[in-house]
Amino acid sequence: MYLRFISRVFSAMAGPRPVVMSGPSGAGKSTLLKKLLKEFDGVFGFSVSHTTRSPRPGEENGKDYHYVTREVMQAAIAKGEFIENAEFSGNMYGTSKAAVQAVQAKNLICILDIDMQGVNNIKRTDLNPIYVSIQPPSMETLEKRLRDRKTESEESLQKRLRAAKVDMEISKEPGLFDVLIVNDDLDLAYGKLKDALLEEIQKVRDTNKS
Ligand SMILES: Nc1ncnc2c1ncn2[C@@H]1O[C@H](COP(=O)(O)OP(=O)(O)OP(=O)(O)O)[C@@H](O)[C@H]1O
Ligand SMILES: Nc1nc2c(ncn2[C@@H]2O[C@H](COP(=O)(O)O)[C@@H](O)[C@H]2O)c(=O)[nH]1
Repeated sequence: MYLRFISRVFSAMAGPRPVVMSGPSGAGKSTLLKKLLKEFDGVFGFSVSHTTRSPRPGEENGKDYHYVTREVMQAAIAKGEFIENAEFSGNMYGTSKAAVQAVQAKNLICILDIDMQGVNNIKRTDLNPIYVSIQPPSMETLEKRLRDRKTESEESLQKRLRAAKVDMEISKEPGLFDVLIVNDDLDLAYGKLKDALLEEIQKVRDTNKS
């Protein structure tokens, strides 16, 4: 009884486990996590990454990403300000310590949207997240979604498709992800994502009630 009480106190002090969402570009990570952030306001918080790519129409600096130059990003990495960073499709991406701390300071479940290199690097840290892989139903569907999104040049699209093939193979590795969701029907995929995170969602709600 006493041990269970102590363990609950320590787990509340450590805060909720972060969630890493990964998967090929175009699989639907942002679509799913935006639904989660909207439905569970005050439960999840997004870790705003840094990138050297240009903002897309509708994206906001400081909300979707921190848009920086390669020089600024390299200097910040050299100063040890990043938990992980990667080169993807010709641009740099990275999760700063400050981005994660900003979410955790509010006792929210921190969501990281990162590529496979990021997953491997986070595995070497003590962040202890729940690893979720979002996969497309097929390469054909993925290509159609990326083309229909109209955000990529042909060159960038081809780079992303090449990375997707590798990602789809690696993500089958047993134990790499805690949950693997095929995002075919959006509502079904979202339901599976919520089910996978229900325990953590409940913990945050319980902590915030008391
Ligand atoms: N289940 C789905 N059915 C049909 N279209 C979808 C589905 N999920 C997402 N999409 C669409 O596919 C496109 C890619 O989705 P999204 O931008 O969320 O992918 P992503 O994994 O976040 O990509 P990136 O890694 O490049 O940011 C978007 O235009 C989105 O509206
Ligand atoms: N390793 C990291 N990967 C990241 C980070 N932020 C985003 N990403 C991944 O990059 C690709 C492309 O994203 P896009 O917004 O240009 O389409 C995608 O797979 C993201 O998951 C990060 O901080 N670190």
